[in-house]
Amino acid sequence: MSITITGMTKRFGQTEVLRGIDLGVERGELVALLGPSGSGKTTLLKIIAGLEWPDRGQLDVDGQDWLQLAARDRRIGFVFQHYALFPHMKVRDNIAFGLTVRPRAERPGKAVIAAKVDELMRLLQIDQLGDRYPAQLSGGQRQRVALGRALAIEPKVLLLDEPFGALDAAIRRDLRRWLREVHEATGSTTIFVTHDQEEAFELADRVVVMGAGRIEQIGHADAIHDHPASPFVARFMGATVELPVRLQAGRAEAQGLDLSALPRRALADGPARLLVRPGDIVPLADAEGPWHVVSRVSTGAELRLLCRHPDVGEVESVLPRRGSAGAALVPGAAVRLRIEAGTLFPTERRETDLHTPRSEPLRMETSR
Ligand SMILES: Nc1ncnc2c1ncn2[C@@H]1O[C@H](COP(=O)(O)OP(=O)(O)OP(=O)(O)O)[C@@H](O)[C@H]1O
Repeated sequence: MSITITGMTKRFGQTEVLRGIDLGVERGELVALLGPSGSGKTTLLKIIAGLEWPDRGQLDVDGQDWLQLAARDRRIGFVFQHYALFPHMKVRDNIAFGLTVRPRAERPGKAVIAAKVDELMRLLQIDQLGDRYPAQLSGGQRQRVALGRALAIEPKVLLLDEPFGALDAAIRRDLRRWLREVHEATGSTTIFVTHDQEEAFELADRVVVMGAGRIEQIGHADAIHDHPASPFVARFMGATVELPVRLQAGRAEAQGLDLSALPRRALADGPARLLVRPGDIVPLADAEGPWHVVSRVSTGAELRLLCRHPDVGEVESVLPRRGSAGAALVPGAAVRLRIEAGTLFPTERRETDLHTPRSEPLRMETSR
């Protein structure tokens, strides 16, 4: 099914949770909603599922107005992070549940249901576990059963809210790969919510980056990584260092910064800000400075150098420890900074910048 969301807004009391969402999802597409906590991802998913109602906007699925349709008539498979299986039912009965509770006229026969459950358990690689109870399963196995239960009804749309959130990193990686395979095998249109960039980029055909109730950018991993559409996205992608620069004919300049690797930008001459990832900052020994190394920490694989500028403040640079020219970069050394990649933005701040929560993953504070 293709999903088209237009002009969707939602408030909870004074909080504007969705501020005009426009989004199209193609039939059979796997789309990730990525964003920090509180950006409205779950609310959008619940509106699609019919568990929440928007204040304004449209939700069309294959041309049909889904806002007119009750949740139970939408044929949606929904899996939450803390998905409760029925503890008193065996795995196979949990998976069969959505089929067995259908009205008699629509309910498949017992043998058909059993065959469907067997097929799903094979697909989910839990075919040995059919007679176990949920308490006898690992977290990852339970998530698979939850997905099996969502898939059993042959959903037109599969909605997953942080489906692997509670699991450890190795199992998450396995389940991701496996979910991609299941998605390809079933061909359902799938939307999943995550605040984990790696998960979003590895799994999804397209990633929708949300911040403070708005869509900040939609695209593939490389485009979002290399060309963040807003300072918010740049920071969310780990560009935690902000440097003041001046633009002159599309080129950025600043004392003590080597910016020759940056492409020209079609921005007006004048002050601008450059957002950079710590891994794209290379300090180079230079007696003229005006930066100098303040501290140096090795994590084994990486060298983390804090550099200070008398006017700009401190910025962190992260270099691979081996092979880097880090040996000379001891505290007190005068350096200039070579910027390998970064994104330029005009100096004025947008509303969502001000709403950026302070506690995002990968965020490191730097003084400006
Ligand atoms: N039923 C509700 N009543 C009042 N406020 C709500 C309700 N549901 C969500 N909110 C608020 O709406 C905002 C967005 O919540 P939502 O769960 O959609 O965000 P999210 O991006 O999914 O966050 P997370 O990653 O933490 O799940 C939050 O500020 C939340 O507190």
